[in-house]
Amino acid sequence: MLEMHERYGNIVRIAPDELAFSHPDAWQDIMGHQKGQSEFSKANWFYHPIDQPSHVVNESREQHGRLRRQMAHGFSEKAMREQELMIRGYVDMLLDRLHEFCKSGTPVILSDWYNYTTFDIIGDLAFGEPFGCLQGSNLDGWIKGIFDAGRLGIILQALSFYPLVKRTLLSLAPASVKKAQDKHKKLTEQKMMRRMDKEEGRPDLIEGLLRKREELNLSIDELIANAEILIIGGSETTASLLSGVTYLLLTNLTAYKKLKEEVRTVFESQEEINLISVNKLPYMLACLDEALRMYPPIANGLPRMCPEGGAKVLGEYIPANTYVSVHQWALYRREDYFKDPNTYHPERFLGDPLFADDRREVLQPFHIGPRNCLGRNLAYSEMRLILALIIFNFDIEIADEARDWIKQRNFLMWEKGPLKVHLTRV
Ligand code: HEM
Repeated sequence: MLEMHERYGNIVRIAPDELAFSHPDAWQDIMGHQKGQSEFSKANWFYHPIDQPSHVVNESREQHGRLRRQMAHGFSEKAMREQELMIRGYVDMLLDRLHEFCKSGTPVILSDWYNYTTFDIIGDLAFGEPFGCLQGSNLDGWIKGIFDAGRLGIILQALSFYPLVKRTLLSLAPASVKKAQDKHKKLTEQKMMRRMDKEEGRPDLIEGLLRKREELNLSIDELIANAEILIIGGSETTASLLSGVTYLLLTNLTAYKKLKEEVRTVFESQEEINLISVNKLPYMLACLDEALRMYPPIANGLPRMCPEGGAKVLGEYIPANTYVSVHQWALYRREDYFKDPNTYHPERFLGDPLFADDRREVLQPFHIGPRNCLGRNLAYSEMRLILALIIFNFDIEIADEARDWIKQRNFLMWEKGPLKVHLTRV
């Protein structure tokens, strides 16, 4: 995508009815609140590859608005303050486990441990119980089921362009696939039932929906679909970014040294580090933003469809039903928008005159508009808390075999290899 935009410009036709846009204004034109014209809907082939219960990410506009309003309670400042103790408990467990590696001198696959932590946190927030990943040092079978379904979903998205092949392949799926799906469904229903049995008013992300379940006319399958999308959207993304920022720091030692100095000067003990006090770390925030630019967790374009009557994007008339998208990774690597785009420079977010011409508004890793990320604040808080505590507790060195870690394939999410590091207690 980067090569194509560099060669053909800000708008590239990537299929007969699909356009890719690469310009700061494309965000507003495609995803922003639209005045006097209908919104771009989410592309059906991508968001509904098979007939399954809908959730907040792929619901139609009206029901989406209702779900989002209810779910927003769980993402408020107040809710986050109430969630902090729980989140901190899992982060402390992560630190304990990493200290054990330090004692034994064994290298650590930090990318796995970030995943275990964000999965346990989101499990508690979406289903009222962790997955036990930190305890068991592995991904629980239920999560593996979700990943397998995700990979299958991507194949089904591609097959949407060949409906006959898709129908045939689906009808030929072996009985074992169906059996695994049924088992997964049963486990998920049991999880949801246990959550529904818990006390009313639990400050988590699903409570808002449970409270208005009847009014919203939500079946158990729809509740589950929403909880599952929270798990996928709220764990792999944050864990990817934490792995990405760690890799970028360990391969850019000047930035890593500055960050260590900041964290260890601002705080004298780890008890001082919390969701509020991490605001005192501007360099760390710049490190995270620069990692979001170089390694955006959602790297590819998520397609929208041009509304009835067509619409203007970047001043061009786009006919109705054209698929359009913004491909983040390619956008953020363009020299037109960022100086020295392939090098990690947190300073570009701190007013360094060297980067005065950067178009920082290009960076929208959480998207904008009515369907932007609901979990943005939670994601930043989690990432800042975890990174600050890791930097405070450990000196980290990248293992030789992980030096090329960032060269990865991407299937909606990054195919992360093991980020192996050596930890030393500070
Ligand atoms: C670095 C971490 C994250 C990134 C980069 C990210 C990015 C995004 C993006 C790009 C979207 C728009 C998807 C679309 O247009 O189809 C989105 C939606 C969403 N995200 Fe995140 N996300 C992150 C973390 C989280 C977390 C921690 C949660 C909390 C559980 C979360 C919950 C959601 C929800 C509920 C939506 C759907 C919002 C709606 O449609 O109204 N995200 N996210």
